[in-house]
Amino acid sequence: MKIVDAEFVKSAVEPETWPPAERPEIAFVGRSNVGKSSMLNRLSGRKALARVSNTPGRTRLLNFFDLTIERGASREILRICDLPGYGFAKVSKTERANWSQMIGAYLEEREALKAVVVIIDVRIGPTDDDLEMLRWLDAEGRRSIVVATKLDKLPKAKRAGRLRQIEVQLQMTARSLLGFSSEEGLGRDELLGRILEAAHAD
Ligand SMILES: Nc1nc2c(ncn2[C@@H]2O[C@H](COP(=O)(O)OP(=O)(O)OP(=O)(O)O)[C@@H](O)[C@H]2O)c(=O)[nH]1
Ligand SMILES: [Mg+2]
Repeated sequence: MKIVDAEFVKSAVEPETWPPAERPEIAFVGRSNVGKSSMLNRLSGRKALARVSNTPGRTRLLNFFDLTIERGASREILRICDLPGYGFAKVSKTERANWSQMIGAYLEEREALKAVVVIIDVRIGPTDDDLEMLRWLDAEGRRSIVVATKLDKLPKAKRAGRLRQIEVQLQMTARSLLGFSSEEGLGRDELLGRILEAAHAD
């Protein structure tokens, strides 16, 4: 299983400007700075793919990417939506409200959306915003894939225990929480597997 092509599709806000819902889509959400773009880059094997979304002015938008995945003799294209990060303290109330409206509309309405990858920092654990997002996704009937990233920042001996601790906080089973590191590439194949599984579920 490998990603043979990765490309930026477009940035958008208003539903009328979203790209057509023509293929299974997976969204990435999480706190600002948690490592969403880095995860997308690591997943795609393209160091600067998501840098597009880091240029000023684009960070408040929905950023769409297409990944071409090869499995044996077959190829398929998945669309990823990198959402702007939440919980950024310096953001004004108005900006926060705009964010909620944009993200809410996308997560509620997007027909092609198959799953939401909720990214948390393994050192910090789930924040109130993360918990609120997870509860909201559940209530909306959206499938979530929870990933704890920056695993490389913990000593190897502490990683498994810390992941289990977070699972308990999230009331999840062992299979549910994925450990990840964009720095070391840990968890990449598992995450890709989960994303593909979700893309084909109904
Ligand atoms: N050590 C380590 N650093 C990471 C990892 N993932 C991201 N970082 C660092 O964390 C910082 C933020 O990463 P981004 O990928 O830009 O985070 P983001 O969630 O896309 O941020 P916003 O777009 O602002 O919401 C950068 O300095 C990254 O190098 C990781 O797995 N390990
Ligand atoms: Mg980003």
